[in-house]
Amino acid sequence: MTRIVLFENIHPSAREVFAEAGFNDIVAHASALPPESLREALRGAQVAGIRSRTHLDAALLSDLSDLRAVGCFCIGTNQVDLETTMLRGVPVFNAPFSNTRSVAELVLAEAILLLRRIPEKNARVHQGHWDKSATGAFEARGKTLGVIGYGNIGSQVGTLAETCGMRVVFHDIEAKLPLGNARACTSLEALLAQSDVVTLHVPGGRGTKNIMDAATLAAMKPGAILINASRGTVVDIDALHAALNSGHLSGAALDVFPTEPKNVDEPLASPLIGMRNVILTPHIGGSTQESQENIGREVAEKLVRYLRSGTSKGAVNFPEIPYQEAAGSARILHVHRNLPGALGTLSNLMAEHGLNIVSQQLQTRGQIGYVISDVEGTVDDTVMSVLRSHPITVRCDLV
Ligand SMILES: NC(=O)C1=CN([C@@H]2O[C@H](COP(=O)(O)OP(=O)(O)OC[C@H]3O[C@@H](n4cnc5c(N)ncnc54)[C@H](O)[C@@H]3O)[C@@H](O)[C@H]2O)C=CC1
Ligand SMILES: O=C(O)C(=O)COP(=O)(O)O
Repeated sequence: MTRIVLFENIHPSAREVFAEAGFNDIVAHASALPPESLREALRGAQVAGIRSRTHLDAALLSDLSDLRAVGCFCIGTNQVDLETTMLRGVPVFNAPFSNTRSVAELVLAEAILLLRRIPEKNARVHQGHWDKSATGAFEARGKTLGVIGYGNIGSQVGTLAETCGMRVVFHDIEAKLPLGNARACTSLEALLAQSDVVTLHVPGGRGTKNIMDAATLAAMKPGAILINASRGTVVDIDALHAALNSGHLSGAALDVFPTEPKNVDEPLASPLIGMRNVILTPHIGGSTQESQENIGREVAEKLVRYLRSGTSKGAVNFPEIPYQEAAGSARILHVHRNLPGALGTLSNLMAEHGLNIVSQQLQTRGQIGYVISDVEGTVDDTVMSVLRSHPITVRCDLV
């Protein structure tokens, strides 16, 4: 039996895909779990399905010897120690663009709401004040949107913003094809100096920590707006608080935070709470019915294909081997240390145990190599334990 453990309310479409493929040993948790409960919940699991709040770090992974694959039912994979999973022979899959559009729509909406000071006006009307005024309210048309991180989401935001007549500039650490009339900026400073609205769409991690700090916030245009729906670590919240308090920035929208509450009853702790020109949302940029259903299906399908055929296409941390029809009587998935002669060693071991290799695919990435071998012959426990215990082997499975 293959045990699949899902966390964080993953859409039922995932369970449907698993069940259709004959995987019925599924345990689903509605939320993320604290470290000790998480370790307990994953004991004996072959597959872990998580979203952005479940952290799989090296210490936890070292206790999960049965784990064969991880599914991140989201875009970001910074919550998983990708190096450790790779070195343990565990591929990690995600859904790289199933919620892209959902985030982009929210960001554009927030840009327009903040340009019109709607959060503040909405609160005033609820409090009984009919404060009809055009002061500080602007059209999006003709304003400049600065996109930091022009990947799938950033470029989609730019495309949508152009339909409202915004001028789009972007900054990325890689050369990117500008879509529509968007223009690349030579530096982050050049982007900040000209943008009325700045929106962040970079991955989490060390390379993007505090991109927006006191200095870069000060480099933004007076009265500009900041939107962050990427990762909470990208913005220095105290510095943002100061920039809003001083009136240097006119508004902000944050969907992600350096520390996010673990559940519905835990309040967010942030100095931004109560600020009338700040929109705070509970990390729901990618949370729409459409995106969650698509993500559930997409990631579950990748996991099923891997469990069934060994194909690792789409894995973010692993040598990628595309799908190939099975050719022999059995298929062996072998992850090994990427050393000269490893393929020869593996093939010799198989031949010594009477296995005839019908087809073989090898791919390497960094320190590991991955071989899918279709063989004729009987692959019994003895052969498997020889393959598993050989010094070059990282992990070996029969599918
Ligand atoms: N709020 C939410 O619910 C959601 C948040 N996200 C976050 O959005 C992030 C972006 O998603 P995608 O656009 O799909 O990723 P992507 O990988 O397509 O794009 C990220 C872009 O950022 C660029 N980049 C990396 N470091 C940079 C730096 N220091 N400065 C400038 N550019 C840099 C990359 O070159 C790449 O073009 C995800 O990694 C995830 O953290 C994603 C989905 C939902
Ligand atoms: O897709 C992502 O990276 C997100 O941040 C969305 O995360 P979630 O699935 O809502 O926990």
